[in-house]
Amino acid sequence: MALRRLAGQWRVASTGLAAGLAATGLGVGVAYCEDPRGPSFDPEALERGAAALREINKSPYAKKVIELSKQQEITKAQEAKTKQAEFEAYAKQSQVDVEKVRWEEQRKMRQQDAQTKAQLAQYEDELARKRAEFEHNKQRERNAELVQLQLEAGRKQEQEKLAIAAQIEAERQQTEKFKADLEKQVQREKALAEAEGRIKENRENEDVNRRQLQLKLEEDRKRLVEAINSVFSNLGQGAAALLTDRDRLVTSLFWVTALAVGVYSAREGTKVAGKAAERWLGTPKLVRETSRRKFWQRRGGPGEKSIEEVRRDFSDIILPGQLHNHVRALAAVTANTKRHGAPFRHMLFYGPPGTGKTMAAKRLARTSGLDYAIMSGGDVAPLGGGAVTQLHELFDWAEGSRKGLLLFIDEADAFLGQRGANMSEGLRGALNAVLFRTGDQSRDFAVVLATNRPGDLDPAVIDRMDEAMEFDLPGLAEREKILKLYLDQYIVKAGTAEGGAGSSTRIGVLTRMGLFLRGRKGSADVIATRDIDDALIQEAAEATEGFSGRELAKMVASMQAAVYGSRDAVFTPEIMRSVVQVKVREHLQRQAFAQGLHHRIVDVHPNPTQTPSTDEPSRGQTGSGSQ
Ligand SMILES: Nc1ncnc2c1ncn2[C@@H]1O[C@H](COP(=O)(O)OP(=O)(O)OP(=O)(O)O)[C@@H](O)[C@H]1O
Repeated sequence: MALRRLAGQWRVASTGLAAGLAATGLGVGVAYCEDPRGPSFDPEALERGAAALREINKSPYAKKVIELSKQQEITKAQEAKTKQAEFEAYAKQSQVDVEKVRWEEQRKMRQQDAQTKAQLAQYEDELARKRAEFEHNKQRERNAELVQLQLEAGRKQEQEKLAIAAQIEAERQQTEKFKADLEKQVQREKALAEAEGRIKENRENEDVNRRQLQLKLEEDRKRLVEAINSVFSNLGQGAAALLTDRDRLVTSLFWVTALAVGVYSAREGTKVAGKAAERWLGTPKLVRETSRRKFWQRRGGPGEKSIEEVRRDFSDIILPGQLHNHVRALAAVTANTKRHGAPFRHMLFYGPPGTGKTMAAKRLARTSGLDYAIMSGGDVAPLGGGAVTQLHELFDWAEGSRKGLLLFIDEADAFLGQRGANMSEGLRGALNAVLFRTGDQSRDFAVVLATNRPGDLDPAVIDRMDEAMEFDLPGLAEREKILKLYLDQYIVKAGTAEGGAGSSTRIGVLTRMGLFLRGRKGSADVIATRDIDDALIQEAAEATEGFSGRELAKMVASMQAAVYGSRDAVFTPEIMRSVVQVKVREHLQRQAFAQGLHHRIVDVHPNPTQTPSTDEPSRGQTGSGSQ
């Protein structure tokens, strides 16, 4: 009891002391009066505390009370610490929760962001697609307009061309008519003058002529009467003698019969001999072109050729180096073959059209001193069953050649294709005839087959070929050389007597001068050239990739025609470029047709006078047509 009271007093004392101290030292929280002028010191609490202390001091349990009180305070302090720890743990947990919530919020935000971005991208994509579609439609419209414009331009040019052609035709007809009228008038006047002269002459000699005519008629009459008289008297005497003499009658009958038989045999014999002669001396029907002359036209054979001559012979055939050397070497080999009486070698030339196969074969024959004959495989099929006879005639004729003959068979695949069930009897016979005649090595003829499709040939035919050479489309360097060759022939030498091979180097020299003017007074066909140089020729060669030698030759011939069609007949870079442009378009169109793409390539000619529609060279062309 006493302890409890002491404890109560201790509490009072400690509270009072604390309040008093607080009021004196820090003085705001515990002891303050409610004076509106501010906090003031309250001594009562301190006094109460002091009184309580005094009372405690007096008690015998004072120490214990203090100990107890200390214990209580420690316990409280520990409780407070525990609470603080709990509170801190709670605070940390709350912090973790807050972090969790914040992280969750951020995740949601990010998700939302991503979603928004995806929507935005989709929207932008949609917009881009719509924009592209819009632009595409616009472009299509523009293209359609362009095509329309080009079509109209093409139509206009066609009309202009037609109008010019019609005008030229009308002028030509007018000139022709004028010429014909003039000729008619001259003829009439000439005839009139002649008739008048004759009439005058007759009139003057009328008496003399009449007398001469009368005399002649009188003489003729007398001769006739005498002849009739003598024939009848002879016949009468002969008939009387025959009828009286039996032997003479029999002999006469014998001779008359012998005469009739003789006449008949002579007639038939001549026919047979003619046929035989034609067979040996004439040219077989299958031969389209030959250098072999009839026997009465033959002169001495060509002498041996020097290397320089052989090189010159081949200088206008532009082939890649290796092939060129091969063909030249073959020419030399063939020439030696004939000289030494060795068998000839048969050859196969294959490659795209217009790459110089025929040209090389002819040159090979010429250089090696052989005759040549050209036939086309396409001519065999229409002969049907007669093809075999014709082919045997051809080979007989070839064997009759004194110099040896190079038989060039163009389009060989047309009748020497692989044997199959659908091959006609005629073609099968023709193939067999060729196989039979070429089965053994020949000392009289060499066969050169040319084809664009070597794969179609019968294996037995290929087996008979000793050499096979591929003639490919010309590369850039070859195209440049071919262009120079034909520019030299068709432009530089146009209208002059010069021409032929061996001059291709000249254009190089001339064009390096940059400006070359060539002109002969009085010769309308001579062409002047301006600013045509190597760079321009190279440009044309680059633009004409895929062209064959034939296409290039024709292109240059078109340039010549364009120059002649122009007002001042000067060959300029503009004319050259415009013709190249047109020819490249035509080439592409041909290729498209070949591939079955029948689309129209709109052709816009910058100047109708510079874009000749014909492929053939016009007046003044100096190239050799047979090549
Ligand atoms: N390599 C070339 N060098 C010079 N000119 C060439 C060349 N190739 C072709 N040509 C020109 O093309 C023309 C036709 O050539 P050629 O008749 O020799 O061709 P091809 O290969 O026999 O053609 P195809 O297979 O159509 O019969 C020649 O006359 C010549 O003008």
